[in-house]
Amino acid sequence: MSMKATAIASASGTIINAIATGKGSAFGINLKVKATVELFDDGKNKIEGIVKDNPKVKPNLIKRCVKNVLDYFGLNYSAKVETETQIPIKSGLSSSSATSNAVVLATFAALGEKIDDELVLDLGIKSSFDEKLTVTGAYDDATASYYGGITITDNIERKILKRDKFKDDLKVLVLIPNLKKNVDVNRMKLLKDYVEVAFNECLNGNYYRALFLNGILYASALNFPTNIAIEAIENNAVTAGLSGTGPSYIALCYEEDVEKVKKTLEKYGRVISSELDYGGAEVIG
Ligand SMILES: Nc1ncnc2c1ncn2[C@@H]1O[C@H](COP(=O)(O)OP(=O)(O)O)[C@@H](O)[C@H]1O
Ligand SMILES: O=C(O)C1=C[C@@H](OP(=O)(O)O)[C@@H](O)[C@H](O)C1
Repeated sequence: MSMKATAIASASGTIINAIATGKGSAFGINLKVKATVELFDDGKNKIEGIVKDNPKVKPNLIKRCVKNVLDYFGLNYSAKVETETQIPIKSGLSSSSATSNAVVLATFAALGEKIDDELVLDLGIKSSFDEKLTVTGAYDDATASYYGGITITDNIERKILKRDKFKDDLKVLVLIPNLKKNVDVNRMKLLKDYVEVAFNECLNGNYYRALFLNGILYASALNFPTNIAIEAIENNAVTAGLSGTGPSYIALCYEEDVEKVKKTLEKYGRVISSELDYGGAEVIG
C-alpha cells in the first residue's frame, strides 16, 4: 500500500516581528511551497530529502520534519521527501515555517493520520527549533502560513490572540533587495517598548499603521534602509515595511497602483507580484 502524499503551505508577510516582545502578527501571501512525502515500512529509518529547485539549500529541515512526525507516532519507516517552492528563501517571508507546515502535513496525510492542526503546527515549530531556524518559534508566521489571513499571536504561550482579514482587496508586492540578512537579536530586543506601540495598533485592527511602524523600527535596528517603505507609500502603497528579519520588504496596494509601486521598488532589487492568501496549507494529493 503506497504511503505517499503532497501538501502545500503559504508564505507569510510580517505585520509585527515577534522577536522583540514575544508577540507578533503575520498574514498569508499566495506564494506556495509544495512537499511530497513517500513512506516505506522497512524498519530502516532512512530519510532522503531533495530540495528540487534550490540545490544550494540543504534538506536538513525537511528531513527533520519527517523524522519528528515518525518519532511522534513511534514508527521506524524510511522516507523520501521532496520540496519545490515559490517562496524566496532566508528572506523574511518565513519560508522555514511554510516548509515545516507543508512537510509535516504531507507526512500526516501519507500516514493516513487524522489532521490535528495544532499538532501539525507544533511538530513543524519543533522542527524549526531543532534546526535553529527560529527565535520565538514564529507561531505568528506558522499560523498565517497554515490558516491564511491575518493572525496575531503570543509566540511564547503559543496562542492565537486574534484572526482577521484585511478589509481591502489588496495586491502584495515583495521586494528582494541585494542586501545581506543579519539577525541581530540583541539589537532587535532594544526595540521592545516601541514594538509594543505597533503591536497595540495591530490588536486594534490598524494593520497598515502597525506594519509600517514595525518595519521602520526593525529596519533601523538591523541597518536596513528605511526610505524604501516611505517611497512605496509616496507612490500610493497603503502600507509597506521590512518583512520578518529581512532583507525582503512587502508593500500592500490596490490593483490600480501595482505598476507604480512596483517600478519604485524595482530600483532596489527583484520584485515579485502576489496577492493575499486566505487558503493556507492543504493536502493536494
Ligand atoms: N523549499 C524548501 N525546501 C527545503 N528547505 C527549505 C525550503 N525553504 C526553506 N527551507 C529551509 O528554511 C531555511 C530558511 O529559513 P529561515 O532562515 O527561517 O529564513 P526565512 O524563514 O526568512 O525564509 C533554509 O535554510 C532551509 O533550511
Ligand atoms: O524566528 C522568529 O521567532 C521570528 C522570525 C521572524 O520571521 P522571519 O524568520 O521570516 O524573519 C519574525 O517575523 C517572526 O515574528 C518571529
